[in-house]
Amino acid sequence: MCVVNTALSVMAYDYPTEKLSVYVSDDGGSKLTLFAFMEAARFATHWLPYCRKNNIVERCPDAYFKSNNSWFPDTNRIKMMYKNMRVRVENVVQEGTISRDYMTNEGESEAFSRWTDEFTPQNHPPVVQVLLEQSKDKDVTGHTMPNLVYVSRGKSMNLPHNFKAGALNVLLRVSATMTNAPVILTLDTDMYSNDPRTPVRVLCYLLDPAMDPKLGYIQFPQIFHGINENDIYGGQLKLEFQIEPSGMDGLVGPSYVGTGCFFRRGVFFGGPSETPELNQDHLVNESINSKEVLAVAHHVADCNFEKKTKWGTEMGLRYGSLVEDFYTSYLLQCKGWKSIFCNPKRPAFLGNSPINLHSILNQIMRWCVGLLEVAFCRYSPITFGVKSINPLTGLCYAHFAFWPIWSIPITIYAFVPQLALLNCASIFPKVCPSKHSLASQL
Ligand SMILES: O=c1ccn([C@@H]2O[C@H](COP(=O)(O)OP(=O)(O)O[C@H]3O[C@H](CO)[C@@H](O)[C@H](O)[C@H]3O)[C@@H](O)[C@H]2O)c(=O)[nH]1
Ligand SMILES: [Mn+2]
Repeated sequence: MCVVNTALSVMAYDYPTEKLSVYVSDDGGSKLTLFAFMEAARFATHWLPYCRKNNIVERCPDAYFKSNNSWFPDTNRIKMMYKNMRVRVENVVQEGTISRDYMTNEGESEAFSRWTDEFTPQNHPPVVQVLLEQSKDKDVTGHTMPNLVYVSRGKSMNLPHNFKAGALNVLLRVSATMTNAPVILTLDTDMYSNDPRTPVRVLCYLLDPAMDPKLGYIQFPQIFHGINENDIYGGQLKLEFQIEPSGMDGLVGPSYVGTGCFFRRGVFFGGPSETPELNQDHLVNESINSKEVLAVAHHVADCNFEKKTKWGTEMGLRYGSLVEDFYTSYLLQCKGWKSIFCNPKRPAFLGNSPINLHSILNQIMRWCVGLLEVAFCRYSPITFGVKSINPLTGLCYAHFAFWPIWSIPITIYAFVPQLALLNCASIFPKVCPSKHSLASQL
């Protein structure tokens, strides 16, 4: 349900719906996720007009119903619908399969028929399913709905899937073939939009004629909710996600942190592409549910598509590091792209952070491996970055990339004093009067 809330919160953006498309990546390749989104698409036809009519600010349904918000005549009805949707999704997840009673039309059962016996999360053909289409689907008041597209990229055991970077690159390509909007927001499943006016705020930067044309992306901070009361594991990560990006904003801009970031599409698509549908000026005139458009979308979502292309090296999110966000933005800035850190009073996005020791250690370990991959690659910030961006930004990136090395002195410091105490040895030099006076003189 978390991912459904993420999608609903951005579908309900205070922005013309005919210009909004939401692409959901299901890297687990589960038909249960597709089912949840079919339910979400139906619920959205009630939720969007409700938010618009009552000027709701909290547009993530779960957060809205949890907070004691103002009451409107149709609040109870919508709340009931949300609960029903939740129960249906939870039932299906518990049963692990979707029985016929849950399918409302032929189109739906046809979509699920793609999950054949050979279909496994690690090995399956791509699935692109249009759940809502602007030109056809209307909400209950007759207003256009935004596009909602489910994407599960093709996977093969014999080919590298490149983790999140690979998943995002498929979304970049599928969206290019279907709608090709010039501005893209990437949002993780564990976050949701907390402010419906965010796209307008972003456009103020992107459309400002005085703005540097090399402005590539606008990053919002990751702000977490639901952290343990005393935040014993420092899960807010204020330094990494709020303070340090503000500092980098004074140079050429902050790094990308994987979520809550609006990009110019051009940043990811280098020069002209061999696939005409992936060019920046490609205009989609047909229905996104037409056979031709879907065929191209499936083609670019296939696991073989990237072979012998520049995806992951010069196009899209860059491969080679587990922190694809950090690595990609670093290389983009080396190419001259600039960024902006936008930290409004009301957080634009809210998210979850790990709250138990096991998942925190797992996350930190992944980050450390990813950062060291950048620190010791041929484009290391300390050698390549300081020359390519500017010395200060290069040092900022180096500061992050070499951050895992701190674990060595910290571990030593955690043990040496105790060992010294047990062995009655002194770890600090004895104070020698002559040196002491010298030091005080200095
Ligand atoms: O093979 C993968 C792995 C992850 N994801 C998605 O990546 C997102 C982030 O994953 P999560 O498990 O939440 O990782 P975190 O440790 O919380 O991620 C932080 O660190 C990552 C690496 O730097 C960034 O990409 C994230 O945005 C940032 O929140 C989720 O939406 C996942 O669905 C994939 O699609 N495919
Ligand atoms: Mn996360």
